[in-house]
Amino acid sequence: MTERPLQLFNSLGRRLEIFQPIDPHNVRVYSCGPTVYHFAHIGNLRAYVFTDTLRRALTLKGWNVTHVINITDVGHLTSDADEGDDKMDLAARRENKTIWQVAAYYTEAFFRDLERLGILQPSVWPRATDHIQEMIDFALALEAGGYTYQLEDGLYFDTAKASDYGRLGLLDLEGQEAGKRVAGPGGKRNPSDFAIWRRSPSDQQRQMEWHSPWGVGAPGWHLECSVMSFKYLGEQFDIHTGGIDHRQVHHCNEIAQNQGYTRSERSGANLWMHNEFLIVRQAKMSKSSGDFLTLQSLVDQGLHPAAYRLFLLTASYRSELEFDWEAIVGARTHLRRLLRRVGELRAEVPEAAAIVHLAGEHRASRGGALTGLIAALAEGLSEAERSWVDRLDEALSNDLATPVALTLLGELLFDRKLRPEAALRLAAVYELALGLGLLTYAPEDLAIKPAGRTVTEAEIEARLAERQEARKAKDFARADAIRDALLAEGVALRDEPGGTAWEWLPLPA
Ligand SMILES: Nc1ncnc2c1ncn2[C@@H]1O[C@H](COP(=O)(O)OP(=O)(O)OP(=O)(O)O)[C@@H](O)[C@H]1O
Ligand SMILES: [Zn+2]
Repeated sequence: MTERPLQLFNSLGRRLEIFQPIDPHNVRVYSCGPTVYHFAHIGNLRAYVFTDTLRRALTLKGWNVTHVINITDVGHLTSDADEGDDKMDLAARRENKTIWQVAAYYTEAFFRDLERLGILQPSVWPRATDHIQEMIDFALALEAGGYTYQLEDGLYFDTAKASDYGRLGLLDLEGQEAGKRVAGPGGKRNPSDFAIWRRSPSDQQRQMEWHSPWGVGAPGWHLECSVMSFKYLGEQFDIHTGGIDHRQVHHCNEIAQNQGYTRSERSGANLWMHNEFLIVRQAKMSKSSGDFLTLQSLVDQGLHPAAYRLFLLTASYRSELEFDWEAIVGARTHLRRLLRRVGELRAEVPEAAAIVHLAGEHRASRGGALTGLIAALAEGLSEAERSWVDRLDEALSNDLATPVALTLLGELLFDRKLRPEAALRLAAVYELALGLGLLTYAPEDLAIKPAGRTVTEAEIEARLAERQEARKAKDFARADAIRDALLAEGVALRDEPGGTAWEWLPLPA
């Protein structure tokens, strides 16, 4: 959009840095993907709204982006630190299916969630199980470099061999740092050592296992991300993303492997970026705990995915965000207001159809720079009108400040001094950054009837008419009683100038 530098927060060093891609024309981004043993919860989805925002910002700033999100269908144990069972194995037992069926089912469900959230397709979706041979080759290279040792149950990475192990996580590796070796569980040389290959127990056959120089077994989880990121993006790429939990273990381990493989100090990615957690009642939302909300459970409560996306964008990706039904209903009201205004503009502006059509072209760009599209959308805007594009750029360039971008969008849409055509063109540019569906949805699309409600719309309308009668007759007690009864059934009334509007409210158990 402009020459303004893009500042991003690098977890490696914990500071804002001016982003400069290795290849000036193409930014390479790897995002740790979902472990497909269950539906993604809305906390997991925060991680992908964040990577989508990053990718949109990069393309708006004029770069092409190659974005890789992997699918973890093997190797992720119930504890990130290599203990417990494979999450996929457990799920197959829970659901009485094969691991392959579980993986296929939840991968599809994940794709559907991303689509509903307006998250753009990455360039590649590699699956861990399609890269077993490459993982074995990578592990052989680590072994040849002297970074590994074998135990009864598999091949381990010796973290004492990586010169700065744990720097990303600011880990305090007492004992190891002092040069003393502290044995880890199961005979590990150091507590932070991790499995590269887990040998199957001799008396068990696993559903997913492969032959390797270290016996029949399965790769460790950390190995897959090193292998797939290098394969698709090269041995030094630009940005690696994941949730904040990955900063302590998974990404430290990836870095150690990358350094071992390349026999260098390079971590593999120039920037390591992490989104903070979505929390519920002060705890991280967690799939493993079994008690979590999915995108579908929000829809079942009548909340549109775009309202959830807007809720996420009201916070910086680096702030912890507390899930709250009221806040999401608030986000829906916010989005409805924006959609109404965009609807008015579309009705007013003769060129609206052409502008909307043009804005839709970004979908075909597959990660290509959006410079040309922004120029086309901003065609005919005065300098003052264009300044709104510059303000968006300023917000995004400041470590993806989506809350600021949202505020600006609200201001410009309701700025009565702006020509309607200019406002619509600018809304289309903001949509490229925010992905809220501003030009796709109508306000009515946000009115989703929650699952399991028996009251019909006709009944609600009848009760509204009754309430209207009561008010005319100055029977306010009766009018209030009707309103309260509706509220108890999850129907909220809003008295507006043209009459009374109503909306579904969530009624979570
Ligand atoms: N509560 C959360 N808020 C934001 N991001 C999260 C949250 N929980 C997990 N993530 C991120 O979601 C992404 C996908 O994670 P993954 O599918 O591996 O989940 P998981 O670790 O198996 O699930 P969980 O930790 O919930 O049991 C990762 O980048 C992870 O860091
Ligand atoms: Zn990963």
